Amino acid sequence: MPKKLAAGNWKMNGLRQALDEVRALHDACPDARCDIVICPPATLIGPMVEVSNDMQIEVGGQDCHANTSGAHTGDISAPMLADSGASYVILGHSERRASYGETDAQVRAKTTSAWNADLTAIVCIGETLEQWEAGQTLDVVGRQLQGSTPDGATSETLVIAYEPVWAIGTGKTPTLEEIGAVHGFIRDALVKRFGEEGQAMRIVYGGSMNPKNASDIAGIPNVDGGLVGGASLKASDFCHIVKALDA
Ligand SMILES: O=C[C@H](O)COP(=O)(O)O
Repeated sequence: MPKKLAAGNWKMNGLRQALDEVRALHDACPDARCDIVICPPATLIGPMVEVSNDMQIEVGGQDCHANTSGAHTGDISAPMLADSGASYVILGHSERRASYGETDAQVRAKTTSAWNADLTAIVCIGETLEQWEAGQTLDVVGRQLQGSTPDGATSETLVIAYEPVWAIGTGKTPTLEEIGAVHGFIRDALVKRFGEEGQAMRIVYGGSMNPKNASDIAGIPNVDGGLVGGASLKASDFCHIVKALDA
């Protein structure tokens, strides 16, 4: 079974003072067995790497450009993330797909760039409320999975995050059975495409995961961790989730 992953996505939250939460997380969960990664805003990546240097906490970006450098004002490349000390990058988050029109092909190109910089890509897929209500979840997830991931993925280089868009930041989640069905579907697709590596690849759930529901979600087959937004901002909440994943 893959080692579980607790990934925190701080989104556009956090000034320098928020680094205290990283120290607090380490103090609260000093012996965590799962992998922990926090993806802060780009401004905090370097400082967070320094703070977490002697902790079992890795740092990730929230996006990268597909190119390594060039005239792309406001963007950050994968080598820049790696140069700042990041080891992961979230790609294709639904907020970027919605706000910037990111396509599967663009996410796939970014993933290749991330791999070239030795970053592990956390590629996000998930259906909208309309698609969920229309019963299109597996079609959408299958299409995004195929389109957003390059060939040659390994369990070291790729993490899939299943995030139903309608569950993000809303306090709503699919039922445990529904999550299990989608994760099982993703596992089958990964094994079909990547063989043994697909079996070892981590599939994490994201969307209103919190200290109350974390244990139940962590116990679902093929749920290998969480991509946590709001509940990753407070060390005490995130530590609860880490402990649920460790149990
Ligand atoms: O990347 C994280 C997800 O968008 C989940 O966010 P949330 O935990 O605030 O619902």
